[in-house]
Amino acid sequence: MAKLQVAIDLLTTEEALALAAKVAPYVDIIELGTPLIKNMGSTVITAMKQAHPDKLIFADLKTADAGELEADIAFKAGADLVTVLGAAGNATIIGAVKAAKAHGKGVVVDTIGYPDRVKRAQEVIGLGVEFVELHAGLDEQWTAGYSIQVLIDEAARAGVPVSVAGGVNLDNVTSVIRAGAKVAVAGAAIYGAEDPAKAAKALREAIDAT
Ligand SMILES: O=C([C@H](O)CO)[C@H](O)[C@H](O)COP(=O)(O)O
Repeated sequence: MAKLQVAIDLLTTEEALALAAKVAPYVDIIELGTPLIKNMGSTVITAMKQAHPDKLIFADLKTADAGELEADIAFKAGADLVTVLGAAGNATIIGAVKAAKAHGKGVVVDTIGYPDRVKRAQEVIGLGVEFVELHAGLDEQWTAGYSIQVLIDEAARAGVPVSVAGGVNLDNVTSVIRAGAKVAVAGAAIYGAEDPAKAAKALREAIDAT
């Protein structure tokens, strides 16, 4: 069964906990967005894991260097999964995987900004990562002509375990899952909704029905 990951791109621990409390019944993975972690530090990871010990806590570190060191900080704080940039060198990914193995946790490679996301996904999966995120970040989404269809097409041809992030919503989540994504990541579609719980529930039901 495919998983639903809520990406919390809010800026304070208080706001993040309030959102997570509303949507937790419908999601498998709670992602602490990069801006949130930069604003609050690793304390937000600890607070979220304490509040939701039954959920996978995903620290979107987007590590570019010092993979083992940065991953270790997040795992010690309570993260279950951390991200390393696909644009980073293999040594950085391997370092983060080493930390993950030491803690019994996992690494996700984020292909944001990488020219050929599928090629990089196929390269890094052999390094011991859990899955690869085919990701169009917020700036790419706000670029004229952007369509999530490019990620859906990439997921269909990746041939390795992937998640999709970059404007997932109720209109496209079925296509995302049908393309083979094992995780659908939804940020604005949930935290930007008038009723986040209702939005998360609808996404959950759409995934489960696919
Ligand atoms: O990872 C993200 C971005 O880089 C900012 O941290 C987003 O959480 C990710 O793109 C998912 O959010 P939506 O595109 O709003 O669904």
